[in-house]
Amino acid sequence: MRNIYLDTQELEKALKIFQENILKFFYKLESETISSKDAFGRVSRNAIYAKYSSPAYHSSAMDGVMVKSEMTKYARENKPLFLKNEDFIFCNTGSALVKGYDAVIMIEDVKIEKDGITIMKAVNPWENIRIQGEDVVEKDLLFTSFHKFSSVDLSVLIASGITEVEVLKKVKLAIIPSGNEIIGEEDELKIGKIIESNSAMLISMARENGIDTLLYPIVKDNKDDIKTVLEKALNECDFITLIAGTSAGSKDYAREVLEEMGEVYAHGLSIKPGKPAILGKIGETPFVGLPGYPVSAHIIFDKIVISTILKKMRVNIEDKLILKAKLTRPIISSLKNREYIRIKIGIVDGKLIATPLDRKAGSLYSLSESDGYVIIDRNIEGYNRGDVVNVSLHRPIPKNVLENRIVSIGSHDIVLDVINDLLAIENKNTRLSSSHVGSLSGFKALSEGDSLIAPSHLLDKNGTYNNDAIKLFFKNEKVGKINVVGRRQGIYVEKGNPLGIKTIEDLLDKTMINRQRGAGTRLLFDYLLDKKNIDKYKIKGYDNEVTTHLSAALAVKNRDCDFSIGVESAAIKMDIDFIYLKDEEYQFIVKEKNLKLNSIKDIIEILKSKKFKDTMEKLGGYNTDKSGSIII
Ligand SMILES: Nc1nc2c(c(=O)[nH]1)N[C@H]1C(S)=C(S)[C@@H](COP(=O)(O)OP(=O)(O)OC[C@H]3O[C@@H](n4cnc5c(N)ncnc54)[C@H](O)[C@@H]3O)O[C@H]1N2
Ligand code: MOO
Repeated sequence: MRNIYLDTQELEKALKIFQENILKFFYKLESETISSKDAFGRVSRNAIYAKYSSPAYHSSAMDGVMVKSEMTKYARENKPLFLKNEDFIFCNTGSALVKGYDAVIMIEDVKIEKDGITIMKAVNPWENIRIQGEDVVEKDLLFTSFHKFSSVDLSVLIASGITEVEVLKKVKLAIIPSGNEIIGEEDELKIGKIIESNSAMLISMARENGIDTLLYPIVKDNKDDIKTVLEKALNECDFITLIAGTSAGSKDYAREVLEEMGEVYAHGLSIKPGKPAILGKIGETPFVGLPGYPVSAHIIFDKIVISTILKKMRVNIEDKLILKAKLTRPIISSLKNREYIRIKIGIVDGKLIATPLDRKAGSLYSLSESDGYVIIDRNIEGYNRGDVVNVSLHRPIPKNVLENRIVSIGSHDIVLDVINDLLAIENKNTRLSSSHVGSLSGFKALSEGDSLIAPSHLLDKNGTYNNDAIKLFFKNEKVGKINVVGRRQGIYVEKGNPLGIKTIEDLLDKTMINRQRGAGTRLLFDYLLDKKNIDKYKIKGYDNEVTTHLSAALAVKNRDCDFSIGVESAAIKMDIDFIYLKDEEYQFIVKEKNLKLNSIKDIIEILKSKKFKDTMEKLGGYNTDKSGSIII
């Protein structure tokens, strides 16, 4: 039977109903006693009081001599005072103060003589002494009940004589992956199969929050099998999550099984990704059905599973840091759901900018690349380009990471990955953060202050590169060009070229996949077609687009089309054939004032290095003679 969706509910409302129905889970507070050394991240059950004072006795705070301060009171710069051997005691930092002595003179302020020492100034009582209990006094309250121990706290415990602590037992969380198509990472990947990858992410998210997990084997889409594993998990765990099978497919059984074994409190939340989540309980054990798509699973796990478990552990859920940044692209959102849009942050000309990434719930890599989310609430239609939005960060971004991140918007080439890898190998902080929109849109972004560099390869009327576009986009501002590589552009065809394509004319009755509008490769192709008076719209698939050379080459390899266009290196990488059309220059366009930035200098250094030239040569199809030279 297919699930018919319940009306979706707001996340906060559903979470509230869920939590009100699992009070037994919240109130069951089991504890255990562990060594203080192992208490990092654990939560105290009761208040903890110091057993010893720290320091436990008066002690010297410096290396020097212990004295009776009274005896030193007449010492002056111009009237040094001599102390006999029996009037002082040499001591080290931490030495216990000997009865009768009340101050320490630092060794560098003492002149050692034959039968004693000379001092040049008086010391006050208790000077350079750490007084007993200065840090902690015996019986002081060190930590309240339900305190989460930090690394420093462990030293406080141990220094105060507390060798063992009573802490809350960790919650044991069951993670059950499900789905007939799901295979283990060791299994062979065939069409129709998906590698089980969600649990690795969920287990470490749990671990980061002090939650223990038990991972169960992948269960098939079969009610009896699901019930069997749930029974097992009920005996072994405190909280159960089942991955996938939450939506409306004919094999989505999570809801049905939960209805038969326990209670459903919510099915369907008004958020995206994460909509089909299921909240309920079996017996007294909370149950959450996580949608199978990785980004959806991530959001529901974070917002519902972890937040509920932390509430039981009495740990405050830290609010995410918010950065205000300017949107580089518009975002349109449906009024039905609250949307979580992944964002990459950058700095251009001192301003924070937010670039929206792929929105699909299955795009796991874009989640890993993102710095945070822009949350678009229900009843907001979205935001315009240039709007300042709140980006809720997954984790704080170090300032130097942000400052050394070069926002690059423009044409794509494998060389961008090579540069990034070499920057990492050379231990530079600089990194390229690239969006691939094609050369023309790259120019637009650079001119509007959305990026620091624009990788581009636009052929000029007179055969040079990028100068016409510079004139068009930068009337009042000086820009420079950094030569990156020379490339060979051509036609991608299946290995062995079974259709016997040799020239542009041969393409007329073939099907293609094109590069996106504004991509230099596409403009070059248009130019070559024009020169031969070929009507581009006669080529089947001319309007089907991909955004990178590698995706174009992959489309040919997978036989999604007869041919595509792009640079030779991608054809070599994908092991398909390549028919040469034209050489071209791939350059980084940079505003002249930014050429002096350290991050840009790092890039130029990499481009000029032997390692870079060697790497590009190995890839094939590139010319690095001019790499790293600047044209202004
Ligand atoms: N007719 C409708 N179809 C769908 C709806 C809907 O409202 N009506 N909702 C969509 C939304 S939104 C989501 S999110 C997904 C959630 O689906 P399920 O929870 O039922 O999960 P599956 O369909 O089984 O899987 C989705 C996707 O994720 C992959 N997957 C599953 N488990 C794992 C894992 N452990 N590791 C990696 N990848 C996993 C799975 O193979 C699928 O590709 O439903 C939409 N459909
Ligand atoms: O709600 Mo689903 O999680 O958008 O893809």
